[in-house]
Amino acid sequence: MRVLGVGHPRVLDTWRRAQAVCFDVDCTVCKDDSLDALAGFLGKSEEVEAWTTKAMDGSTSLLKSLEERMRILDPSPSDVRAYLETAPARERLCEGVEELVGALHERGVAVYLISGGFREMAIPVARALGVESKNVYANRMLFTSDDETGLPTKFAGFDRSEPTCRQGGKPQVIRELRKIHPYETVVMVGDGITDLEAASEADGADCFIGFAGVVLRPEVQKGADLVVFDFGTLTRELKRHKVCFLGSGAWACAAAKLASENTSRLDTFETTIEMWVYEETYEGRPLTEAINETHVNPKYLPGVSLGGNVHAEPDLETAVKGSDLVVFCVPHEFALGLCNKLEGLLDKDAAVISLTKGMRIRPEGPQLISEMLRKKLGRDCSVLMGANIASEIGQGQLSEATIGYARADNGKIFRDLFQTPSFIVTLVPDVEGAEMAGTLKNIVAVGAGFSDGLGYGSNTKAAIIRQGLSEIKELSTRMFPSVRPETFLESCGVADLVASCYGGRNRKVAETFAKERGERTMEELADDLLGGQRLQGALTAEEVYSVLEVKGWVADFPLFSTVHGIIVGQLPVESITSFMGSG
Ligand SMILES: NC(=O)C1=CN([C@@H]2O[C@H](COP(=O)(O)OP(=O)(O)OC[C@H]3O[C@@H](n4cnc5c(N)ncnc54)[C@H](O)[C@@H]3O)[C@@H](O)[C@H]2O)C=CC1
Ligand SMILES: O=C(CO)COP(=O)(O)O
Repeated sequence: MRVLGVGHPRVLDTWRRAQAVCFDVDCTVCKDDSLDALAGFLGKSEEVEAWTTKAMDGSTSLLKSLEERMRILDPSPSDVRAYLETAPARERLCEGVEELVGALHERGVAVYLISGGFREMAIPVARALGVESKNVYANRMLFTSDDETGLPTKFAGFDRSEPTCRQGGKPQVIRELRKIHPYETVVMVGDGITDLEAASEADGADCFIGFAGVVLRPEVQKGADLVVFDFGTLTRELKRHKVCFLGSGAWACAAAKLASENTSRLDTFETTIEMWVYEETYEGRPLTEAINETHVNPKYLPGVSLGGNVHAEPDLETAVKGSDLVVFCVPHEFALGLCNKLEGLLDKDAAVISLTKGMRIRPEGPQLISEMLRKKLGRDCSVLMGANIASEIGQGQLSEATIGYARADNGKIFRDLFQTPSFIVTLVPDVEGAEMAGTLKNIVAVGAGFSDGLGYGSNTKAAIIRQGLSEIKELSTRMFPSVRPETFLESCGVADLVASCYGGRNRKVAETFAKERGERTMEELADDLLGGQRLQGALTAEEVYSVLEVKGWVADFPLFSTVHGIIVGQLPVESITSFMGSG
């Protein structure tokens, strides 16, 4: 398979899947061309470099250039030895190549050096990189030897049977390698026209990455699938993201189950997920101990296996250490406290995603959880919202979700982390719209629960949902004029509203509240009915009402205001339908 298109994401995908990577040596792995450097050492630079350039830009054949350069150089064995002593291989390496080769070896990728230069110069380079000499393909110098001592004395040409001495040599080496090893994907990295050839012939490399950190050759740039100017770019692409979950409630566990399926399956992630757990005692022992032993959170999501690769950790610092993808999922009343504890702990490259539905109320005005995380932690923060009742997702039922992102690259990484065949994720460039919808629907779900508790039917609930959607959209737009109207048609909008008004904890607790006509508070009922899980809607109704009051908007949001009035006992439960006909 040849991947086309400069910088195409498929090239990087091929790169990540490579089972063997073949590097050119001169001006790729090394900052210089070894024969030019030897020429400099022997004072013959000008003549030799002219022939090097001709070969690299394709204006003469490789064989002819090599013959001419060696004729001019005419090196004795002691010349070669003396040169190698003055130019230790490690000092000739391009920046970042050792780290790259190390990262490839760590992934179990075979690394080869295929050079149009000579083994005498390439072997020390391979040694410096930890590449075995059997993985070096290069030309071989021939020397006449002293009749008496048998020691090499004088240069006598080179071994023309080595494929690398002529055009088409590099693809030939790769073809032979593929006959011996069943590599599915082979990538060639180099700076010259002979490297480019490696990927242009059948059974050669699957993809050619041009390295322009030393020289940028227009012909090579034109033909390359991708051109990079430093090796760090390629090393970063190999990096496996390390995931940490902050929170271990019902949704955190269901979402961790989705993520654990993906981190076990995809090369882009480290398999193990750290999950920070707010430690408590469950049936006489630490909850983390129970989770790590059974892979199930028996208190918050019983009966659902998170996957053996999720490790529960009570210490926050240990849990986040080294993670570059941080999933924030605690009930919103704990968000600020946790965020404060996180300051200074996150990896400098970490990206955060919040699954928390709720907001923070401060004297200077409300703040979304994503904004709080972004500001306090100084990291990009996406949100994942949607019609996602945890227990259903835990059972593997089909669901959709929405990721609102500020940085598209992070949005995509998080989609890869969560999306499964039964959990379909859509990306929207609208963090505020998605998060406001996810937060405010909890108030509407409480209203729907009141309606159910009063014994009202589907038409009444549909009216509550309609009014709820309208108020969600209006308040979101007033608070964040940049929100996109179409966001409310995604899973985070209308779908979450419907799911939460028919299922979910807010509806359930509110139903009992209405049946009992407010005999027990919502908080007391939540404690009785939810087994430690937290109710978000009542607190959010109070928080939103405080915003409406400050802004003088109470009359514009009759459903939100009425739900709050009922919760605090200022209004009878029956007033839940008072918005109807008021428009
Ligand atoms: N459960 C669900 O179906 C869904 C929940 N969400 C949202 O996810 C967020 C998290 O909810 P769940 O995972 O369902 O949690 P939960 O309500 O099931 O569990 C409560 C969690 O709070 C933790 N906790 C208790 N005291 C704490 C403290 N002082 N500091 C930090 N954590 C503490 C408990 O350990 C437990 O993990 C909420 O904002 C919720 O609205 C979103 C979609 C679905
Ligand atoms: O957010 C949810 C579903 O998307 C869960 O809602 P509840 O908190 O009402 O269970």
